Amino acid sequence: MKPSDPVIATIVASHGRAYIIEQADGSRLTASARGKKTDYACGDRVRIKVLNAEQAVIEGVEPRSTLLYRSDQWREKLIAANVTQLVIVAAPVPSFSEELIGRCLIAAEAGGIEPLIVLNKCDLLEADAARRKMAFWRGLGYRVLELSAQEHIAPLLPYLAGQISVLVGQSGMGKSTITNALLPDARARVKEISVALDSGKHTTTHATLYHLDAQSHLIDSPGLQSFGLAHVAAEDLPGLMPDLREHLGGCRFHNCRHRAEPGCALRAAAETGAIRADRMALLYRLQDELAAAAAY
Ligand SMILES: Nc1nc2c(ncn2[C@@H]2O[C@H](COP(=O)(O)OP(=O)(O)OP(=O)(O)O)[C@@H](O)[C@H]2O)c(=O)[nH]1
Ligand SMILES: [Zn+2]
Repeated sequence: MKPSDPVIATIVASHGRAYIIEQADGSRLTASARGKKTDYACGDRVRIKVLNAEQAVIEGVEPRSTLLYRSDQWREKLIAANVTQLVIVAAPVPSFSEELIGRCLIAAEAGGIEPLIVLNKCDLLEADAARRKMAFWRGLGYRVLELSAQEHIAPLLPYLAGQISVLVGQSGMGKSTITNALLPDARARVKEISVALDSGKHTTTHATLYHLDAQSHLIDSPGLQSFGLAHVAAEDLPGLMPDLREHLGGCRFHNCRHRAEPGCALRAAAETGAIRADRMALLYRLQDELAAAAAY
């Protein structure tokens, strides 16, 4: 290989415009993006030019198999690339939002990422009510794993094997507990990375990739509750919701938005209870959000 040939490395930490990359031999370098281009994400495979023993420049990104976005009100930021699995963490206490689970599942379906729902804190007495709620998602064909991360993390391990997983969930569901159980020295490593990237204080925009073993990886992003859907087309939404998908094709108009149109098969199904009211409400809310974002 000529010294000028590009080397491929993986982004294992991203923090604004600063990155830590890992080369095939496991060695790590800090890297910055050439020019103003900053749209790289943790998990990206990038072409780099090594500058010296500590630093490299990112020249470009290899094709991604998947891409997750973080969204604030109108903007989306890349958060993780090439993940194969989205682990949605819920718990009986504090109560979880079914809408958030619904949104995460749509994003996973849209991104071609396998979702896994983890109901954590199953040791609690309140777990029965949460279990009953989870029956709905199971009925739609999604995998639901009951866990008590504080007591026993082992049941989660086979689900992570061979995957690049990213954890999402509301505050207090137990994401940190899960991460710490899987990676006892994760906190120390985050600190190390912050020092290397000279970030000083922690911010909400960084993500870190950890190796569980040679084939299994976990991307952790503090504060990741949900992520962007703005790249999804509104007309694709019902096809990303299994309970709505089932009725597609039955509407009178091929471009039915399933709102006020006559002969809408989805609304008919909602009236008989075959589609839950909150699921139609989620469809409408997402349609409205996408329209508002497009108009912005
Ligand atoms: N009973 C029980 N409590 C748990 C379990 N896992 C986590 N907890 C508790 O739930 C609380 C929240 O856990 P965290 O791991 O901090 O939750 P988090 O999702 O990382 O929350 P944020 O840091 O706010 O995003 C803590 O008090 C944990 O001790 C569990 O399996 N069983
Ligand atoms: Zn319709």
